[in-house]
Amino acid sequence: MARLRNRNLKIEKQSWQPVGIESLEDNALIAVKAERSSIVVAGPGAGKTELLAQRADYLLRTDTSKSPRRILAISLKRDAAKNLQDRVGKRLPAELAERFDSMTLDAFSKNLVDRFRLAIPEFWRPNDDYRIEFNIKEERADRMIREAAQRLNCEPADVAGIGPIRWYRECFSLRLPIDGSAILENGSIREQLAVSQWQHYLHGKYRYLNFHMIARLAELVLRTNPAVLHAMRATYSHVFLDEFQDTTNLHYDLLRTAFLESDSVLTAVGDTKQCIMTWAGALAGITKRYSEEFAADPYVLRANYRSEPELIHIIGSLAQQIEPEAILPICGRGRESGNGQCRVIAFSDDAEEAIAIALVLNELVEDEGVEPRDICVICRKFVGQYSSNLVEALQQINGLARVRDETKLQDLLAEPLVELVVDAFLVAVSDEPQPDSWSRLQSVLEKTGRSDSTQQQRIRNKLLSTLIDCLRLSLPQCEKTDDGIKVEVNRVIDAIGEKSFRQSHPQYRQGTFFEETVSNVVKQLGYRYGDEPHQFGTWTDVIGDLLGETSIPVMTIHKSKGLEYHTVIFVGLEDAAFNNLKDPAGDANAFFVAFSRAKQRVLFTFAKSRFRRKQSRKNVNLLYGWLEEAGVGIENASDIKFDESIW
Ligand SMILES: Nc1ncnc2c1ncn2[C@@H]1O[C@H](COP(=O)(O)OP(=O)(O)OP(=O)(O)O)[C@@H](O)[C@H]1O
Repeated sequence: MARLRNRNLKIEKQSWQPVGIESLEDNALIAVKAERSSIVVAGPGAGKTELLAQRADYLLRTDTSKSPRRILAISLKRDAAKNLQDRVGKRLPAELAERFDSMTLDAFSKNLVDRFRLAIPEFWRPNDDYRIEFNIKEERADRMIREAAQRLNCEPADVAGIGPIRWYRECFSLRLPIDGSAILENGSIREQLAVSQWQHYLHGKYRYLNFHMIARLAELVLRTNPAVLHAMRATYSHVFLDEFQDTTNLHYDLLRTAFLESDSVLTAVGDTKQCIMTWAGALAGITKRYSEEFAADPYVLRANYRSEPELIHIIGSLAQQIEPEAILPICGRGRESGNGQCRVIAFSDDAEEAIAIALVLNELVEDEGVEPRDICVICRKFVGQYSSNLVEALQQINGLARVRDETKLQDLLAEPLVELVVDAFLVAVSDEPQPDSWSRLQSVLEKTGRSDSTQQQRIRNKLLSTLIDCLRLSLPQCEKTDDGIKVEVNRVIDAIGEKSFRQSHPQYRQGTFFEETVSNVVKQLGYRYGDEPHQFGTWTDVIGDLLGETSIPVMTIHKSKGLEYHTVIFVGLEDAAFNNLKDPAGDANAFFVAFSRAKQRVLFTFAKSRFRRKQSRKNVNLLYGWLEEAGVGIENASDIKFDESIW
């Protein structure tokens, strides 16, 4: 049935047109239709992610990705993966969009490990109840290195004096040999320590795995199981690699084992100037290596569709500071000038700065009518501290604008389980129709169901309507406690079917992540629903607040990657935030990423005293110099009236 419907939807290659946009620049169009593997290199706002969405459209509509084969899109961040899935889902009919799998590299790896755990050689096989360790702190890594040394009866100094965090990372950089015991016997001390640490994680008391380990295990699964490798290659006719510049050594190993010398066609997109993962081992020269090994054709894009011409000019100038050979971008909308502005303002201290930013934010929201979600406050570190200063300042001026620390919620909101609950609640409580939420709910049911016959579809619609009717009655009477809210969340999960939902989402198949996500979303809803002054009485407001519709996000540069905003306010262009400028591939690129998120305006701030400490601009002077060369000088806050528009 699916095949028949797809055949009806098929169009000829020459009749295909870009969907949802007017046109693509020439090279982008060639890359969309390319028959061989390729690497698309382009600056910020060039439409790299958009190009992937268009390519998915082209490959599926023209049946170039022959049904039932699928497209795999790999991103590094959960929200980026979701964003791409949403773009494709919105444009293609469900029968075609269903053949597009957008996921993070971590999810791709975990899926392989969980499905084929028993095919992993025993020495490396994790238990099925392993837990995930997300971050590691310096002290804990230090303790681990000592314990590992103790297990091997040697001194921590024997690991040649590298810092604990670097040691921890190096433990997992090892490409796993099938038989690890040989290393334990004959490897160098460093290798023995690494394998001992692996064994401690796999078979020790805690049974933790981190995502470096999971990527290594996934690579081992594919390398040692020809049938699994063959099945995966047969499934995916095309593979997309987003933000390719941030690919690490161990991720590249996995991709190589998975697809090198297969018939899968790869499309990588990236911008070396936006590489901000060198600290996590992003591979230098990755683009060149990939181009050679996969015989990928290079395509360079020049347009910038995001920013106003004035900002594009600065972006071009900064790009050439980072890479002298960088090609200058041109405005994708064909304009020579517009309303772009960039300002750099120095304050005497962070209190004065917070009030000024609060006034600027308020002016934008209240007087100019910019949507809070279209503004972003970026800081390099300590998002909590920076946002608390701003919250206070916004309270003092008593305006409409509100900010919130986005770092905590961004990943949670990108979780399919949270999206499911929010969509169901939203459809149930909203006075307006919610077509996007409704169609996402339908596709969840479709994905979790076994057949797509018309009769099944009718049953699914009925089931969904029953759930929504139930929620309409129960949500307004829901007890204002976490327990009460949990009943409602479970109502949604039960209606969809917990087992099949978990099965169709690799991240929930194993371990306690599903339960943790349920408890997190309950907590977040509970925090918002109630009679306390910071809480809301209606579910529409609760959901709106959870989605952050009414507040301005504050986030790190890392979290801002791939996103775009009308105005970007970068707080603290100071040495304390940028201390690695000797590493041009690190902080300078981060600065470039932050700047290039803006469509219309960018404001950088400097506070001579922050958190009661004197701040300097010695290291960061390089960046001030770059801005000056691009025509942006530093202004003194005392010369500016912040109670009027500064733009
Ligand atoms: N061909 C096009 N025509 C019109 N608008 C486009 C086109 N391509 C992309 N855009 C728009 O330009 C903006 C930037 O696109 P996109 O996010 O895909 O760029 P990117 O290259 O991935 O950016 P970055 O690397 O900076 O994150 C988006 O708002 C997108 O909708």
